[in-house]
Amino acid sequence: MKIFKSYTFEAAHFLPQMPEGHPCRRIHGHSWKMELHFDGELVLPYEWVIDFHEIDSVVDPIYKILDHNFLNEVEGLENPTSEVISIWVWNKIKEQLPALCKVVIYETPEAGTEYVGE
Ligand SMILES: Nc1nc2c(c(=O)[nH]1)N=C([C@H](O)[C@H](O)COP(=O)(O)OP(=O)(O)OP(=O)(O)O)CN2
Ligand SMILES: [Zn+2]
Repeated sequence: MKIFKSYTFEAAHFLPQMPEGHPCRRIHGHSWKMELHFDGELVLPYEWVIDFHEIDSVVDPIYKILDHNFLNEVEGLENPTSEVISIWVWNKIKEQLPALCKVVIYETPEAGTEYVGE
């Protein structure tokens, strides 16, 4: 059984590897969407994979780092592409919630990444 939980956060970034004058080299912001997907058996007697509230309690400190922040100043996000952010989120969550099977980051409604741990 697969379940998911999604979160939105507002954050600014720029991509330091882009050449001078490139729009992504300038500081700009996005309304990011983060989806966390989990794969596991139904746990009895609850008949759920993981309590959504348990997911929230693990995500909360990570969300607080991301939301209304300047991502380039976060340790590990010095080059905050969607790809880097999805790996960063995975590494923060996987140990605490081993059923995590996919992190999806939407940088815009039309563009983003999926990371499945490799
Ligand atoms: N593979 C990636 N490509 C790009 C990333 C990224 O993280 N991974 N990031 C950017 C920029 O951050 C840019 O802000 C996002 O680009 P884009 O999706 O093009 O967003 P726009 O708001 O510029 O959308 P338009 O439809 O082009 O106006 C770039 N590439
Ligand atoms: Zn951007």
